[in-house]
Amino acid sequence: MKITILCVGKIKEKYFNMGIDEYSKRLSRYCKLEIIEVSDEKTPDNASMAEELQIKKKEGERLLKYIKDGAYVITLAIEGKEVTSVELSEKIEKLGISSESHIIFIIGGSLGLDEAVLKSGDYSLSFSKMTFPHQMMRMILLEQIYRAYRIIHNQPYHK
Ligand SMILES: C[S@@+](CC[C@H](N)C(=O)[O-])C[C@H]1O[C@@H](n2cnc3c(N)ncnc32)[C@H](O)[C@@H]1O
Repeated sequence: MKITILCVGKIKEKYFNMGIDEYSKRLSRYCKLEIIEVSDEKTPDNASMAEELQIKKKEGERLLKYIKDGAYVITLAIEGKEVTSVELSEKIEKLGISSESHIIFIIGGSLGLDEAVLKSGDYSLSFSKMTFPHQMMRMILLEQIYRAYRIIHNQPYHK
């Protein structure tokens, strides 16, 4: 199975990069992992609602270019569906068995995902009602995908 993490902006913090590299390395035995970063827009502190929508639209247009036909698209959004780690593993396993052998997870930038990106998804996943920074979200998502594969393969890790 191929897994693409499509996200906005670069990881600036060294400690997030270390976590991301570690889980990417661990995942390499279970799937073909690809991380695609599109550039983010600068958000002025006093940006108006209209400016913020414009920023999300521009970032969204960049993300949409990487959505491939035939891939199953999961957007990450606070208002998405909350699932357990086991349920996520079942979803990934089911998609792997069916013809959907490519999953694209999309993480938004600091203002979130544009409506057009949210609409393009097959499923919207929430990690709780709390807001996480997008850099941290990338690391958490990779850990949860790794956890899912350990569950799928009946290997110790998930308690
Ligand atoms: C800083 S958050 C954006 C916050 C923005 N106000 C919003 O509501 O989307 C950056 C990105 O991280 C992801 N994210 C943050 N918290 C999340 C959560 N609890 N569940 C799922 N995704 C989350 C989303 O993809 C979001 O677009």
